[in-house]
Amino acid sequence: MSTPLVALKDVHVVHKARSGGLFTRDRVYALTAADLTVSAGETVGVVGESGCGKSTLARVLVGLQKPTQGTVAFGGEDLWKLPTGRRRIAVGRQTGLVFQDPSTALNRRLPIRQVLRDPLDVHGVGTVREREKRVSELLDLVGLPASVANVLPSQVSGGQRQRVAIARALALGPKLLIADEPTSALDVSVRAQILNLLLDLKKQLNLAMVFVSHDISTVRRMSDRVVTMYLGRIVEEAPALAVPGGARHPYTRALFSATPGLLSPIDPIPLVGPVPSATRPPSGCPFRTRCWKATDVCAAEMPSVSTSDEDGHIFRCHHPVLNGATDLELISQAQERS
Ligand SMILES: Nc1ncnc2c1ncn2[C@@H]1O[C@H](COP(=O)(O)OP(=O)(O)OP(=O)(O)O)[C@@H](O)[C@H]1O
Repeated sequence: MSTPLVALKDVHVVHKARSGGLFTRDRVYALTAADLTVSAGETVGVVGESGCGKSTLARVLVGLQKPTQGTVAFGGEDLWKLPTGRRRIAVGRQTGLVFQDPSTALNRRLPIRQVLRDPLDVHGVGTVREREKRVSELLDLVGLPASVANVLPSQVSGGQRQRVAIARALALGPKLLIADEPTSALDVSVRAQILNLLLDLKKQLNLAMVFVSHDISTVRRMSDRVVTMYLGRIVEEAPALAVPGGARHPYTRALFSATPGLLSPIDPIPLVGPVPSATRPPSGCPFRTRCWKATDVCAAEMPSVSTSDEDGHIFRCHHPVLNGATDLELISQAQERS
């Protein structure tokens, strides 16, 4: 098997909590014991409710967030053991990051030509002439006319700005693109165009992609594998085609059951109660306080990793959902108790 582009092993990210702008004694468990690999050409989708650690995971994958514990390996090399300069070069050349809002991600005072040249200048790529040529190639790659090079990011539409942000992320020819909510700040009318562009680029450049979004049906459409996060933990990792019907973790089931527009909808499973605080995650399985299947063992210990028949399908649950089961009675009992 070839070495993955990036591999996380037992990665934890713990922040100091803040209140009214000041640090408190509490700790925020943003990411806990994350294991994940991303290989060449594959797209890994990340889903979960707000605050479950999706962006933290994305930031760890592009070396923007140092783990409190655990290792992040790029092509087998431990990223955080590299000297700062080499780490920046490794991250800059191997990964590209596309954020939610291109208006804030791009320097507004620079013409688009310079926005795209910036990473090439910083990394000292080629001659000035070659950099100019690369700028033209990048505009072409993302479907923008050459004339756009001379205007400011604020002078193009939101969809075009996101195309510029994607071009910038691809400037150094990375193998891995991290797209963190890449369409949520865009008009509905241009979202599909940006998603199609990402799919085309993935094919054309054999890019690996990590696609983070609240829009679960889009994640499923874009991805080969779907990672479900809950309270900082990866609770399930499944082939996209197995989700939602073959999902084994109750949380993945519940999350997808609330999603309109899926090809094979499943029975609705309401998520009861709020997500617990990331400063005081429940003992054992983090989802147990909202799970209709929870028993004493769920409070006592974090489930270890189980594998399903499906290739690469893993989950952490003491009472996984069986294929085809709906648990409707248990769900309605849990609702009555809450
Ligand atoms: N710098 C920080 N300091 C303190 N807490 C943080 C920091 N960054 C993130 N957090 C907390 O870590 C947890 C995970 O945050 P993260 O942004 O990764 O979640 P998310 O799933 O991306 O959320 P959303 O979907 O709303 O963007 C949250 O509880 C968040 O408040």
